[in-house]
Amino acid sequence: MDRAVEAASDFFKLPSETKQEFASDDIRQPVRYGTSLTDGARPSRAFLKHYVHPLSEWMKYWPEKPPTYREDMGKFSAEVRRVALQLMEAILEGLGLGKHYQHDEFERGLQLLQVNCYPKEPEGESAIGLAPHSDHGFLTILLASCPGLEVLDRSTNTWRVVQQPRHVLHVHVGDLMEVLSNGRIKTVVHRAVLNPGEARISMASIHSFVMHEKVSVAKELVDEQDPEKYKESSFSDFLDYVTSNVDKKRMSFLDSLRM
Ligand SMILES: O=C(O)CCC(=O)C(=O)O
Ligand SMILES: [Fe+2]
Repeated sequence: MDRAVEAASDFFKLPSETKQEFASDDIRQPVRYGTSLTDGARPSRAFLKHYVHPLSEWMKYWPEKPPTYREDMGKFSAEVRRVALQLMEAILEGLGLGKHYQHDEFERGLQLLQVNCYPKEPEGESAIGLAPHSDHGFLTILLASCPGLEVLDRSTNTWRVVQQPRHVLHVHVGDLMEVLSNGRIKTVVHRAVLNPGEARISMASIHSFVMHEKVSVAKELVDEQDPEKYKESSFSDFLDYVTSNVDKKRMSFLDSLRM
């Protein structure tokens, strides 16, 4: 974990020209670097997003600088994937679907890594690093170098600060889990705030099915009292939605799937 955080941090310290080689507006690129402005004029976040699984297919596109990046991030990602698959089996079992439910689809599923670098919070300003959202996949496993994550408490509609002890991974449920479980497990709305004391690195590993594989409500969880609540969709449908001109502030991708 430490080596992965260090590799990420070293990447963001590279000269701007080196990082810009990965800049693209095309969200289907296998590796993408960018910065975002949330409310001020200064960027509140820099990110590097890339595909991870299978490593043999994607690692060749990853940054070669810092020289530790591929090896350290590759090891971290493979371990995180193992954790995600095990957790997924336990959740499927808990839903009464059996731990091998859609086993092959999960095994060959997509893993995306979103590496974020947030600046230190400017003095006297309170700033949002990453605006409220839910993640697309079934599960997100997140590692961060210091606090900054907040989750929305649905019962009170208030933000809760999430502690960040060293070497603790957070697990979020994403939109696809809500779909598959027919709404029994709800996606987690979260955001990142800037930390006044220090700059922050976070790495979110997102797990879903391959590009064109549809995720639908488990038929076992549908009956007369509990009709199917969501339409099926694939990761590709999600990318199409994100690049469409629908007003995404008013309707999230998950909202667009509700029946
Ligand atoms: O930086 C964080 O704590 C959250 C990151 C996140 O939500 C994401 O990358 O999707
Ligand atoms: Fe997220």
